[in-house]
Amino acid sequence: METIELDHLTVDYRAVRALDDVGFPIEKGGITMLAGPNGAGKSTVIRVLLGLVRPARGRLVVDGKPAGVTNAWKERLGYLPEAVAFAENLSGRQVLAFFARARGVPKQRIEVVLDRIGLSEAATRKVRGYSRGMRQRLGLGIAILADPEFLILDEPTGGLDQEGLTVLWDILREWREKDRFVLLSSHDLTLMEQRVSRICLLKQGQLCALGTPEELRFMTRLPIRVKFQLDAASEEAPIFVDDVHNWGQVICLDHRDNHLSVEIEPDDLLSLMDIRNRNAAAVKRIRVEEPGLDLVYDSLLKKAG
Ligand SMILES: Nc1ncnc2c1ncn2[C@@H]1O[C@H](COP(=O)(O)OP(=O)(O)OP(=O)(O)O)[C@@H](O)[C@H]1O
Repeated sequence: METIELDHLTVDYRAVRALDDVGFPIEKGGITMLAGPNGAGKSTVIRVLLGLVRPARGRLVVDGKPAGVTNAWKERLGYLPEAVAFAENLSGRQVLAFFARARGVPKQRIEVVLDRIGLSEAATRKVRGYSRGMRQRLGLGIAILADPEFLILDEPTGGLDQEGLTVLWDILREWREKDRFVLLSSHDLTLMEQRVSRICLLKQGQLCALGTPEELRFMTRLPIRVKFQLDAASEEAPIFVDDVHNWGQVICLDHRDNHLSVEIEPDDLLSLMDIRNRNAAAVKRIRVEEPGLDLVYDSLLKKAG
């Protein structure tokens, strides 16, 4: 598979329009994230890909051609549902063995996956005694069992502790490195910011933004914060502080001891650096803080109305 695209999807659940003309590509070798508030339509996108709901309009397009959700398509998928549930009286290994049989996966793969999800030692314990994080890891194990070309993860961070998150990040890295497809939905923007390559932001069934985290940040034009550590011994330090004070483009300024923190429009960064360059000896260190993805998300949703 070289390309996967969702083309103008409209999905209705009786009177409820869950998706309204939503289309976007799922990046090969990247991680596409579905974001948006409750009820935005994230799970519905996933349900279309799994063949659980049929769109009223629009289609799945694979390698440039309209494609049905056939058995051959489903065999290419690995899926982690939002709420994982297992037969409680089976062990972790037995659960994986059950799914391995169903998917025709060789037995040896079960041990590889148990190791990958960090459950080798707990493999003989009944799922009944598993913690929420262990269950989530087992769900991830089922998703990667058949080494799928396309991994679909609905809220994968749910219940994971730091060790579980490391398992998840390793899996995501592996899928990127193998140049495969990953689509995940998450409410955890701060956690996901460094991991996802493209974000598809939905609101009330409509696509309200699509792009890399950087592109989305650029769209919002939210202020950035620049922090200067001043050199107290430099005669230029008070001149630099005065120059910034008098500059007129500052949204917010905080000057305490040897620290000057300035909030500005992103476009004003170069002018601020010019002021700094005129007083180069005044500054020991500079840090630019961009708004987090959570703020970008709030801003884009507000703009969408
Ligand atoms: N089986 C259903 N019958 C009727 N309406 C439904 C059904 N499933 C979802 N909906 C509605 O469709 C819309 C989209 O729901 P969906 O579950 O796709 O949202 P979501 O973004 O995944 O939400 P969440 O973040 O809460 O999981 C919502 O208005 C929801 O109430």
